[in-house]
Amino acid sequence: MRTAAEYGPPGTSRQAHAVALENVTKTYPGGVTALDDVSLAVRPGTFTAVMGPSGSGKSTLMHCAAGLDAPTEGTVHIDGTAISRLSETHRTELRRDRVGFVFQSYNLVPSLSIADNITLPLRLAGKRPDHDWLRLLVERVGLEGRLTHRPAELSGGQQQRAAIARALVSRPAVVFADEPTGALDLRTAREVLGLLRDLVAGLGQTVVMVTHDPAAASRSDRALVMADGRVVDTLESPTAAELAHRITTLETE
Ligand SMILES: Nc1ncnc2c1ncn2[C@@H]1O[C@H](COP(=O)(O)OP(=O)(O)OP(=O)(O)O)[C@@H](O)[C@H]1O
Repeated sequence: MRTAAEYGPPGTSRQAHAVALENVTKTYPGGVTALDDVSLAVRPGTFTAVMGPSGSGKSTLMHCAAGLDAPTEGTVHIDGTAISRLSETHRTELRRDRVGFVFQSYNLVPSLSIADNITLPLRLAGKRPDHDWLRLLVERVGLEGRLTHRPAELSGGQQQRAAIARALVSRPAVVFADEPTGALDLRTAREVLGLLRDLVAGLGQTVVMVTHDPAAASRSDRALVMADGRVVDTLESPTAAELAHRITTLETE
Protein backbone atom coordinates (compact mmCIF):
# COMPACT_ATOMS: atom_id res chain seq x y z
CA MET A 1 0.00 0.00 0.00
CA ARG A 2 1.29 3.47 -0.87
CA THR A 3 1.78 6.00 1.91
CA ALA A 4 0.44 9.58 2.00
CA ALA A 5 3.87 10.95 1.03
CA GLU A 6 3.95 8.79 -2.11
CA TYR A 7 0.77 10.40 -3.38
CA GLY A 8 2.28 13.89 -3.39
CA PRO A 9 0.20 16.97 -4.21
CA PRO A 10 -3.04 16.08 -5.98
CA GLY A 11 -2.63 16.81 -9.63
CA THR A 12 -1.81 20.50 -9.41
CA SER A 13 1.95 20.19 -8.99
CA ARG A 14 2.58 21.66 -12.43
CA GLN A 15 0.15 24.55 -11.93
CA ALA A 16 1.16 27.68 -10.09
CA HIS A 17 -2.40 28.11 -8.84
CA ALA A 18 -5.18 25.70 -8.01
CA VAL A 19 -7.72 28.50 -8.60
CA ALA A 20 -7.24 32.01 -9.93
CA LEU A 21 -9.73 34.83 -10.47
CA GLU A 22 -8.87 37.78 -12.70
CA ASN A 23 -11.02 40.89 -12.48
CA VAL A 24 -14.16 38.92 -11.72
CA THR A 25 -17.41 40.85 -11.46
CA LYS A 26 -20.78 39.26 -10.86
CA THR A 27 -23.94 41.26 -11.26
CA TYR A 28 -27.19 39.41 -10.65
CA PRO A 29 -30.29 40.06 -12.72
CA GLY A 30 -31.95 42.93 -10.90
CA GLY A 31 -28.68 44.81 -10.63
CA VAL A 32 -26.95 43.67 -7.40
CA THR A 33 -23.18 43.60 -7.91
CA ALA A 34 -22.18 40.74 -5.61
CA LEU A 35 -18.54 40.64 -6.79
CA ASP A 36 -16.81 43.83 -7.84
CA ASP A 37 -13.58 43.31 -9.82
CA VAL A 38 -12.10 40.56 -7.64
CA SER A 39 -8.66 39.13 -8.44
CA LEU A 40 -7.05 36.41 -6.34
CA ALA A 41 -4.97 33.27 -6.65
CA VAL A 42 -4.90 30.18 -4.46
CA ARG A 43 -1.64 28.22 -4.34
CA PRO A 44 -1.84 24.42 -4.38
CA GLY A 45 -1.49 22.77 -0.98
CA THR A 46 -2.83 25.73 0.99
CA PHE A 47 -5.84 26.31 3.22
CA THR A 48 -7.70 29.57 2.48
CA ALA A 49 -10.59 30.95 4.53
CA VAL A 50 -13.11 33.46 3.16
CA MET A 51 -14.80 35.65 5.75
CA GLY A 52 -16.99 38.73 5.69
CA PRO A 53 -20.33 40.09 6.81
CA SER A 54 -23.58 38.64 5.53
CA GLY A 55 -24.17 39.73 1.93
CA SER A 56 -20.50 40.60 1.30
CA GLY A 57 -20.27 38.12 -1.59
CA LYS A 58 -18.66 34.99 -0.05
CA SER A 59 -21.09 32.48 -1.57
CA THR A 60 -21.02 34.23 -4.92
CA LEU A 61 -17.22 34.14 -4.85
CA MET A 62 -17.28 30.43 -4.09
CA HIS A 63 -19.85 29.68 -6.79
CA CYS A 64 -17.89 31.59 -9.43
CA ALA A 65 -14.51 30.15 -8.33
CA ALA A 66 -15.93 26.60 -8.43
CA GLY A 67 -17.52 27.02 -11.86
CA LEU A 68 -21.04 26.64 -10.46
CA ASP A 69 -21.96 30.12 -11.65
CA ALA A 70 -20.54 32.26 -14.46
CA PRO A 71 -19.08 35.70 -13.75
CA THR A 72 -20.53 38.66 -15.63
CA GLU A 73 -16.98 39.80 -16.39
CA GLY A 74 -13.49 38.44 -15.79
CA THR A 75 -11.81 35.05 -15.93
CA VAL A 76 -11.69 32.04 -13.59
CA HIS A 77 -8.95 29.43 -13.92
CA ILE A 78 -9.28 26.06 -12.19
CA ASP A 79 -6.12 23.96 -12.24
CA GLY A 80 -4.80 26.08 -15.10
CA THR A 81 -7.91 25.88 -17.29
CA ALA A 82 -9.92 29.02 -18.11
CA ILE A 83 -13.39 27.69 -17.38
CA SER A 84 -15.33 30.39 -19.20
CA ARG A 85 -13.84 29.14 -22.46
CA LEU A 86 -15.21 25.63 -21.90
CA SER A 87 -18.53 24.33 -23.18
CA GLU A 88 -21.13 23.58 -20.49
CA THR A 89 -20.37 19.84 -20.88
CA HIS A 90 -16.61 20.30 -20.40
CA ARG A 91 -17.20 22.69 -17.51
CA THR A 92 -19.36 20.05 -15.81
CA GLU A 93 -16.65 17.44 -16.37
CA LEU A 94 -13.91 19.71 -15.02
CA ARG A 95 -16.01 20.43 -11.94
CA ARG A 96 -16.73 16.74 -11.43
CA ASP A 97 -13.09 15.68 -11.84
CA ARG A 98 -11.09 18.60 -10.41
CA VAL A 99 -13.32 20.23 -7.79
CA GLY A 100 -14.64 18.81 -4.50
CA PHE A 101 -17.44 20.27 -2.41
CA VAL A 102 -18.25 20.11 1.30
CA PHE A 103 -21.47 21.70 2.56
CA GLN A 104 -22.79 22.58 5.99
CA SER A 105 -25.56 20.00 5.60
CA TYR A 106 -23.26 17.08 4.50
CA ASN A 107 -25.54 16.21 1.50
CA LEU A 108 -24.96 12.44 1.79
CA VAL A 109 -27.38 10.11 0.01
CA PRO A 110 -29.45 8.54 2.84
CA SER A 111 -30.10 5.20 1.10
CA LEU A 112 -26.42 4.52 0.31
CA SER A 113 -23.78 3.10 2.65
CA ILE A 114 -20.94 5.37 3.73
CA ALA A 115 -18.58 3.48 1.38
CA ASP A 116 -20.94 4.02 -1.56
CA ASN A 117 -21.43 7.68 -0.64
CA ILE A 118 -17.67 8.24 -0.60
CA THR A 119 -17.12 6.59 -3.99
CA LEU A 120 -20.24 8.05 -5.64
CA PRO A 121 -18.37 10.81 -7.59
CA LEU A 122 -16.16 8.15 -9.17
CA ARG A 123 -19.09 5.97 -10.16
CA LEU A 124 -20.86 8.99 -11.66
CA ALA A 125 -17.71 9.65 -13.70
CA GLY A 126 -17.51 5.98 -14.77
CA LYS A 127 -14.17 5.54 -12.97
CA ARG A 128 -12.86 2.83 -10.70
CA PRO A 129 -11.62 3.76 -7.25
CA ASP A 130 -7.89 3.59 -6.58
CA HIS A 131 -8.10 1.18 -3.67
CA ASP A 132 -4.89 2.35 -1.97
CA TRP A 133 -6.05 5.97 -2.11
CA LEU A 134 -9.49 5.03 -0.83
CA ARG A 135 -8.04 3.06 2.08
CA LEU A 136 -5.72 5.94 2.97
CA LEU A 137 -8.56 8.45 2.78
CA VAL A 138 -10.94 6.38 4.90
CA GLU A 139 -8.17 5.91 7.46
CA ARG A 140 -7.41 9.66 7.46
CA VAL A 141 -11.05 10.57 8.09
CA GLY A 142 -11.32 7.80 10.71
CA LEU A 143 -14.30 5.94 9.25
CA GLU A 144 -12.78 2.46 8.86
CA GLY A 145 -15.44 0.87 11.06
CA ARG A 146 -18.40 2.73 9.57
CA LEU A 147 -18.25 1.93 5.86
CA THR A 148 -21.31 -0.33 5.76
CA HIS A 149 -23.47 2.04 7.84
CA ARG A 150 -26.10 4.41 6.43
CA PRO A 151 -25.57 8.17 7.01
CA ALA A 152 -28.41 8.32 9.59
CA GLU A 153 -26.47 5.85 11.76
CA LEU A 154 -23.53 8.26 12.06
CA SER A 155 -23.00 11.36 14.20
CA GLY A 156 -22.93 14.79 12.51
CA GLY A 157 -19.15 14.91 12.76
CA GLN A 158 -18.81 11.45 11.21
CA GLN A 159 -21.20 12.41 8.40
CA GLN A 160 -19.14 15.50 7.69
CA ARG A 161 -15.96 13.39 7.66
CA ALA A 162 -17.64 11.08 5.10
CA ALA A 163 -18.56 14.14 3.03
CA ILE A 164 -14.93 15.30 3.20
CA ALA A 165 -13.73 11.87 2.01
CA ARG A 166 -16.27 12.03 -0.84
CA ALA A 167 -14.97 15.49 -1.80
CA LEU A 168 -11.41 14.14 -1.94
CA VAL A 169 -12.01 10.78 -3.59
CA SER A 170 -11.28 12.02 -7.11
CA ARG A 171 -8.11 13.80 -5.87
CA PRO A 172 -9.42 17.21 -6.96
CA ALA A 173 -7.30 20.29 -7.57
CA VAL A 174 -9.35 22.17 -4.97
CA VAL A 175 -12.02 21.50 -2.35
CA PHE A 176 -14.55 24.25 -1.61
CA ALA A 177 -16.10 24.00 1.84
CA ASP A 178 -19.14 26.16 2.58
CA GLU A 179 -19.54 26.61 6.36
CA PRO A 180 -18.39 23.00 6.89
CA THR A 181 -18.64 23.24 10.67
CA GLY A 182 -21.82 25.35 10.80
CA ALA A 183 -24.01 22.44 11.99
CA LEU A 184 -21.52 20.95 14.47
CA ASP A 185 -20.94 21.48 18.18
CA LEU A 186 -17.72 23.22 19.20
CA ARG A 187 -15.67 20.13 19.95
CA THR A 188 -16.74 18.29 16.77
CA ALA A 189 -16.21 21.43 14.72
CA ARG A 190 -12.65 21.62 16.04
CA GLU A 191 -12.04 17.97 15.05
CA VAL A 192 -13.38 18.50 11.52
CA LEU A 193 -11.24 21.62 11.10
CA GLY A 194 -8.23 19.69 12.36
CA LEU A 195 -8.98 17.05 9.73
CA LEU A 196 -9.17 19.66 6.93
CA ARG A 197 -5.90 21.14 8.17
CA ASP A 198 -4.26 17.66 8.15
CA LEU A 199 -5.50 16.95 4.64
CA VAL A 200 -3.81 20.15 3.47
CA ALA A 201 -0.60 19.50 5.40
CA GLY A 202 -0.42 15.71 4.97
CA LEU A 203 -1.86 15.11 1.51
CA GLY A 204 -1.08 18.45 -0.18
CA GLN A 205 -4.78 19.09 -0.75
CA THR A 206 -6.00 22.64 -1.51
CA VAL A 207 -8.98 23.84 0.53
CA VAL A 208 -11.00 27.06 0.26
CA MET A 209 -13.48 27.44 3.11
CA VAL A 210 -16.24 30.00 3.55
CA THR A 211 -16.96 30.61 7.23
CA HIS A 212 -18.48 33.12 9.64
CA ASP A 213 -16.43 31.69 12.50
CA PRO A 214 -13.12 33.45 13.28
CA ALA A 215 -11.94 30.36 15.23
CA ALA A 216 -12.50 28.20 12.14
CA ALA A 217 -10.81 30.72 9.84
CA SER A 218 -7.82 30.89 12.18
CA ARG A 219 -6.91 27.33 11.13
CA SER A 220 -6.24 28.60 7.60
CA ASP A 221 -2.94 29.68 6.05
CA ARG A 222 -4.59 32.79 4.69
CA ALA A 223 -7.91 34.49 5.32
CA LEU A 224 -9.56 36.71 2.72
CA VAL A 225 -11.89 39.28 4.23
CA MET A 226 -14.72 40.44 2.01
CA ALA A 227 -16.94 43.52 2.15
CA ASP A 228 -19.36 44.82 -0.48
CA GLY A 229 -18.22 42.36 -3.14
CA ARG A 230 -14.50 43.07 -2.75
CA VAL A 231 -11.59 41.40 -0.97
CA VAL A 232 -10.68 44.19 1.43
CA ASP A 233 -8.02 42.38 3.44
CA THR A 234 -5.76 39.34 3.32
CA LEU A 235 -4.43 38.02 6.62
CA GLU A 236 -1.61 35.46 6.63
CA SER A 237 -1.75 32.81 9.41
CA PRO A 238 -4.40 34.86 11.21
CA THR A 239 -5.39 34.43 14.84
CA ALA A 240 -9.06 34.20 15.80
CA ALA A 241 -8.73 37.46 17.75
CA GLU A 242 -7.31 39.32 14.73
CA LEU A 243 -10.09 38.02 12.51
CA ALA A 244 -12.84 38.80 15.00
CA HIS A 245 -11.46 42.33 15.39
CA ARG A 246 -11.25 42.84 11.61
CA ILE A 247 -14.83 41.66 11.06
CA THR A 248 -16.14 43.81 13.91
CA THR A 249 -14.43 46.92 12.52
CA LEU A 250 -15.93 46.19 9.08
CA GLU A 251 -19.39 45.91 10.53
CA THR A 252 -19.04 49.28 12.26
CA GLU A 253 -17.32 51.08 9.34
N1 LIG B 1 -29.39 34.71 -7.03
C1 LIG B 1 -29.30 35.98 -6.63
N2 LIG B 1 -30.02 36.94 -7.22
C2 LIG B 1 -29.92 38.24 -6.86
N3 LIG B 1 -29.11 38.67 -5.88
C3 LIG B 1 -28.37 37.77 -5.23
C4 LIG B 1 -28.42 36.37 -5.57
N4 LIG B 1 -27.57 35.70 -4.75
C5 LIG B 1 -27.01 36.63 -3.94
N5 LIG B 1 -27.47 37.86 -4.23
C6 LIG B 1 -27.08 39.13 -3.59
O1 LIG B 1 -25.69 39.28 -3.78
C7 LIG B 1 -25.06 39.80 -2.60
C8 LIG B 1 -24.00 38.84 -2.10
O2 LIG B 1 -24.63 37.64 -1.68
P1 LIG B 1 -23.84 36.36 -1.18
O3 LIG B 1 -24.84 35.29 -0.93
O4 LIG B 1 -22.72 36.06 -2.12
O5 LIG B 1 -23.22 36.89 0.20
P2 LIG B 1 -22.62 36.09 1.45
O6 LIG B 1 -21.45 36.87 1.92
O7 LIG B 1 -22.38 34.66 1.06
O8 LIG B 1 -23.80 36.18 2.50
P3 LIG B 1 -24.18 35.19 3.72
O9 LIG B 1 -23.03 35.25 4.67
O10 LIG B 1 -25.41 35.83 4.30
O11 LIG B 1 -24.41 33.82 3.14
C9 LIG B 1 -26.18 40.05 -1.61
O12 LIG B 1 -26.59 41.39 -1.72
C10 LIG B 1 -27.28 39.12 -2.10
O13 LIG B 1 -28.57 39.62 -1.74
